[in-house]
This record gives sequence, structure tokens and C-alpha cells, in this order.
Amino acid sequence: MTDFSYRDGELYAEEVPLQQIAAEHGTPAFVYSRAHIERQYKEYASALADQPGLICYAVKANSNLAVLNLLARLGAGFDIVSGGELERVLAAGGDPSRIVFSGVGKTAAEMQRALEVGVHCFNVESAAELERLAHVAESCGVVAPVSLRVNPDVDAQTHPYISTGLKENKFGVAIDQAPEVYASAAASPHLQVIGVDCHIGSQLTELAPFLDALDRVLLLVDALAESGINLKHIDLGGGLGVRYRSENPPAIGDLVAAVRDKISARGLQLVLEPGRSIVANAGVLLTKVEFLKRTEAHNFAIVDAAMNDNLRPALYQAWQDIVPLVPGHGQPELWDIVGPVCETGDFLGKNRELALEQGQLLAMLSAGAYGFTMSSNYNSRPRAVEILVDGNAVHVVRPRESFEDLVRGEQPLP
Ligand SMILES: Cc1ncc(COP(=O)(O)O)c(C=O)c1O
Ligand SMILES: N[C@@H](CCCC[NH3+])C(=O)O
Repeated sequence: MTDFSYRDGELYAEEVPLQQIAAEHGTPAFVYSRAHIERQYKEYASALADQPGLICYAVKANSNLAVLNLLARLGAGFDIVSGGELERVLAAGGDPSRIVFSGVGKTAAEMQRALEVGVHCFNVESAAELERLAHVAESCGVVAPVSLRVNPDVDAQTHPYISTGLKENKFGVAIDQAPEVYASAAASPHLQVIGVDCHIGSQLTELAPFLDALDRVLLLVDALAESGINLKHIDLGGGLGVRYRSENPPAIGDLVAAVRDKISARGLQLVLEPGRSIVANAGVLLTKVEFLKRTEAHNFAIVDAAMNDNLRPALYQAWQDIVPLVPGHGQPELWDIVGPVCETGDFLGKNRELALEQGQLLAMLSAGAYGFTMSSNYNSRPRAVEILVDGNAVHVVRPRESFEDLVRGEQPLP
């Protein structure tokens, strides 16, 4: 994580010591590096420089308006999965004509709004959704641009909860049923078929599953062309993994080069939907040790961040590094780093070798993706502040929720 580095024994975000941010803004706090987000996006942009297509950042990874605005200014498109994400992209200045709308359960109201603002296309995930979209388009008097998300039945070799391209997953139309669904889309006067989409999972650390899925989708593209349905683009989804611990995911450039090689002869535009690989290592979660508690079985460090701030360890047994902002003085021991939430599953890390003391500040690394966006108010805990560092500048891009925020708008019975 080059944008978060130790200098003189202290952890910095770009040019700012994280201790200073914790002192001024409190903990828990998500801190993002602008430079990191820009660099990752530009790596995709330069890999795709001579290739017509779109980089549609997956908003679910980190939907902070400042992050979206930064990406919009760099020319990004967006992959959204809800009406809420659509409004966030619009509020951040994103270009609707660069939005792809994914998700298995789009409501009629969400479809209508997306048609009103003119999204690039709907990634349709079932025959029933296609039918609904045709009705909504007809009632709005417009033609809806459609790309079918197909499920290629490929094992992405990732955690089962974030694998999406197997036939037992709920996502997409089974690839062998796709020709039939395409035929009905092509026959509708309210739909315009423009592409094909597939997304096989997240945190992929090998090229093979991407290319395997691509091969299967290209067979479909060719079969459709033979039946007179000519597609303009192929959307390969997101999913490129990052290093949390010792993973070695393919470089962005290598992934794009391998894909381009396979699609170049067909003159297709390439759409990608990266999320994690742009923002994961652009963020850390700062937290403070509230108490140390030694029991017969474990040493617990109870910190002020919890599963409501970062659900990934509880949900996927995900491992993210936890480091001190300034190294502790004592002997390192093994600690379970746990939060204040009343759940045994509320942990940020287990068996971490650290020299800890009460009041010490820690950073959970690689927390820029699926951190704040999966956070909740469970146990009526206010959500953390989000901060973006840009060189020397520190911007609070979403204030910490207050206890008052947590009760606003709710009414006791009259
Ligand atoms: C349809 C779709 N596109 C893109 C992404 C982004 O994935 P990642 O953050 O792994 O790049 C996801 C999440 O897995 C997704 O479901
Ligand atoms: N939320 C997941 C990724 C899921 C991607 C959404 N399809 C994670 O934190 O790793």
C-alpha cells in the first residue's frame, strides 16, 4: 500500500500522519487516498486506451460521493445495482450515458428512472426482468438498451459467497438459455439489444476463470451473429482481486491485454466493471483500543470499530491486516481484535501478533472497498466518518453520524 507508509515510525496517508487525523476527527474513521484511486483508475484507462469501450466503476465497492466525483472527473462510467446508486452517481456528476444497470431485482420504478436519465444499458438478468423492462419502456414511450447478463457456469475459485458465475448462483441467464431470451428481446419493439455481460465473482486472483468465461461468452456472441443478432459490446464485469495478505492477482494491464487478444477480431467494444481493484487498497479503517482483556482462552483487544463498520471478517472470514499507527512498546502477543457489538462473530482479526496497550490507535488496511458501503447501524452504532486525503489536504467527505442522527425521523406510537 504505497499511499499508506511508515515514516519515522509513524503511519501516513499520503503526506498526513494518521495519528493527526485520528486526533482531529476521532475513531472509527475510514481514510481514503485520492492518489491511490486515481492511479488504479488510470491503470485501467491506459490499458484500454486504444480499445473502444467503457470502464464502469462498480459503485457498491465505495459509493462515497467524493470518490464517485473523482472517478467521474477522470472519465469513468459506473456500474449500478439500485435506484439509490443511480442517484448517488447523478449527485456526484456522473454521466448517465456511461452507466450500466446490473442486479437481479430491478423494480419498475428503478427502471423508469434509469430510462428517464438515459443510462447506457440495462444488464438484464432474467426473462421475467426483460418482460418488465419492455413494459416500462413502452409506457415511457422509449426503447430500452439491453445487454443480457449470462451465467457461464465457471468456477471463479473465490469465496463461495462472492462467486456469482456458477449455475447454482442466482445471477444471470444460464448461457444455454440465452439465445432464446435474446431472440425475444430482439423481437420487442421496446428493446434494443446492444451487448452481452457476465460477472463471475469477486476477489479473483487468477486469469484463467476470466478467460474461461470469456471463451464461453464468445461462443454465444458468434452463435447470435449467425442468427442475425449482432452485439456492439461485451461486458466482462469486475472481479479482479487485490492483495490483502499474500495474494498475487494478475496486473490490470495483463488482464486487459489477455481479454483484448481474444475479442479484437470481432470488433466488439469492451466494458469492464471494476470495484475492489480501484478502491480496496485506497482505504484504511482507523480504530482505537478501548480495553485489553486477558482470559484463560484468549487475549482480547476490544476496539471502537466493529462488524457494523467492516462486515467482511464476520461475513467471509476475510483477513485484512491490522497495524499500529505507532508501534507499541511492550512484547508482542497474540490478540483477537474484537468490537463492542454483542455478537461472538464481531471480530476484525484473530490471533494477530501485536504489542498493544489501552488507547492505542490501529489501522485496518485494505478497507476502501466493501467497508463503509456494507456498514450498518447495528447495535445503534453511528456510522464512521469518511475522510479523503489528497497530498497534505484532509477532506471530511462524510461526517460521522451522531446519536441524534440515529433517532431522527422515527416516531413513538401516538
Ligand atoms: C455485477 C457486478 N459488477 C461488478 C462488481 C465489482 O466487483 P469487484 O469489486 O470484485 O471488482 C460486482 C461485485 O462483485 C458485481 O456484482
Ligand atoms: N462484498 C464483497 C464482494 C461482493 C461483491 C459484490 N458482488 C466483499 O467484501 O468482498
